[in-house]
Amino acid sequence: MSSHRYHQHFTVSWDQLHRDVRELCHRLIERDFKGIVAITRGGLIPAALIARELNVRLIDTVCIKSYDHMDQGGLDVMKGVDHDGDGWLLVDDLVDTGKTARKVREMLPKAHFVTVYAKPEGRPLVDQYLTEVAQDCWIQFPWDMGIAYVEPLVDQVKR
Ligand SMILES: O=P(O)(O)OC[C@H]1O[C@H](OP(=O)(O)OP(=O)(O)O)[C@H](O)[C@@H]1O
Ligand code: HPA
Ligand SMILES: [Mg+2]
Repeated sequence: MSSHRYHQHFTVSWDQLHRDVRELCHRLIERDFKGIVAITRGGLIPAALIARELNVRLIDTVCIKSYDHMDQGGLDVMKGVDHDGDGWLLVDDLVDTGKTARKVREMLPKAHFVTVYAKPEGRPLVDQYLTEVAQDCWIQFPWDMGIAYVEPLVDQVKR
């Protein structure tokens, strides 16, 4: 699968991400978790923010890689966990095709799986998510961006 499948961009600022994660936490507050398993690397920042809101101190990782920028390759699991996820909150930044989620679900079938963003193909694999995003939309996360100079419009258009 490649970058050809993406025709739109959805840019998420740090501020937006923080507000979205806090909103997701409102929907998790009634539950008690033994700990959080973050799916690296994208799940690490949401997991840290959720841990702060829900006062969770025990945090583990499943280390897995699927994409090189927009190009999806084979799944490479570098680290798992030694339990089935019972009582644990499993966190990733997003679910896209669901390939990563399917693999991690096999590893932790009893975990409560949440993502901040979800695309239609992957959505059925998670228990909860905050915002749905179109399948052909690439979510641009704040950790992949920087602040850059933008030329005045007259120079862009008239030069
Ligand atoms: O539903 P899928 O099509 O499997 O895509 C979703 C996964 O892809 C991204 O991770 P990536 O493999 O790019 O690694 P990263 O988290 O280290 O950026 C993202 O963080 C999800 O984990
Ligand atoms: O839309 C996306 N944005 C960032 N990383 C991703 N990994 C899979 N899909 C995406
Ligand atoms: Mg990831």
